Amino acid sequence: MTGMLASVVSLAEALQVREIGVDIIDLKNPAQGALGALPVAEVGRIVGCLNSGPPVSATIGDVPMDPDVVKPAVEAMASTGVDYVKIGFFPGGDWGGVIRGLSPLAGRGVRLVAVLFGDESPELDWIKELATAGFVGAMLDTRDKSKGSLRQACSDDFLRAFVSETRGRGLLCGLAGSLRVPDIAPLLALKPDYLGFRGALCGGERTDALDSESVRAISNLVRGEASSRTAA
Ligand SMILES: O=C[C@H](O)COP(=O)(O)O
Repeated sequence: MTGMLASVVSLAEALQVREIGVDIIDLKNPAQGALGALPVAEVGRIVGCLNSGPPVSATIGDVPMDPDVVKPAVEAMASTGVDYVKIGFFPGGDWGGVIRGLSPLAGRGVRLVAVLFGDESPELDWIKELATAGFVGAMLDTRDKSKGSLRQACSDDFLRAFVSETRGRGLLCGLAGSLRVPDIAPLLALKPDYLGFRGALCGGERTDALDSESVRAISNLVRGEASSRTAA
C-alpha cells in the first residue's frame, strides 16, 4: 500500500499532520528551495518533541554536489536522530563522489534517501549506484515548482521505469513534485511506497501554512477512502 509523506516546517505542523495521520513526517523549509533545510538544531528539537509516531525525514538543503559539502551536512542532520536523511541530487557536480562518500555513513546505519529531480531528466542508471552504496530509498521530485506537477515533467513511461528500477533494487520509492488531487490516482496505479506533498497541503502555495482540511482530503485520497465529493 502506498503511504503519504507530508512536508512540514515546524513542530506545530508536525503535530498537526501526526494527529491527522500520515506515514512520513518530512521536515523541510520550502522558502529555502525545492529541498530547503530547517536548521539542524531545530530538526533536533522537533525530533525530540515528537518522540513517537511515524518516521521523520529531513533534508540537508539545496547544496552543491560536492562530497566535501554533502557528507558533513548529512552527518550533522543524522545526528538529530531523524529516521531518514534526504539528499537532493542537483545537476552538475560529482554525483559519483557524493554517493561513494556517503556509503560509509550508510554502513554505520544512517538511512539515506536520494532525491532526483524529474524536471532535470535524471539518468536512471544512478539508482543502481545508490543501491550499491547502501541508500535505503530514492524519490523523484521536481526542482522548479512553477512548472506544474511531476506528471507534467515526466512521461508515464519514465515514472513507471523509475518505480520499477527503484523497487526492483530494494529501495523505498517515493514520488513527489507539486502533486495535486488529479495526480494521485494515476500515481497510485504505479505502486510507489510513498507519495509526497507540500503545496497541496497548503491550498496550493507551498510556503503558506498547512491547512488541516487539505491534509485530510489528500490523506483520504492516498488511502483510497475518498468520497466522490472529496475527489471531485
Ligand atoms: O517531499 C515532498 C515535497 O515537499 C513536495 O513538495 P510540493 O508538493 O510542494 O512539490
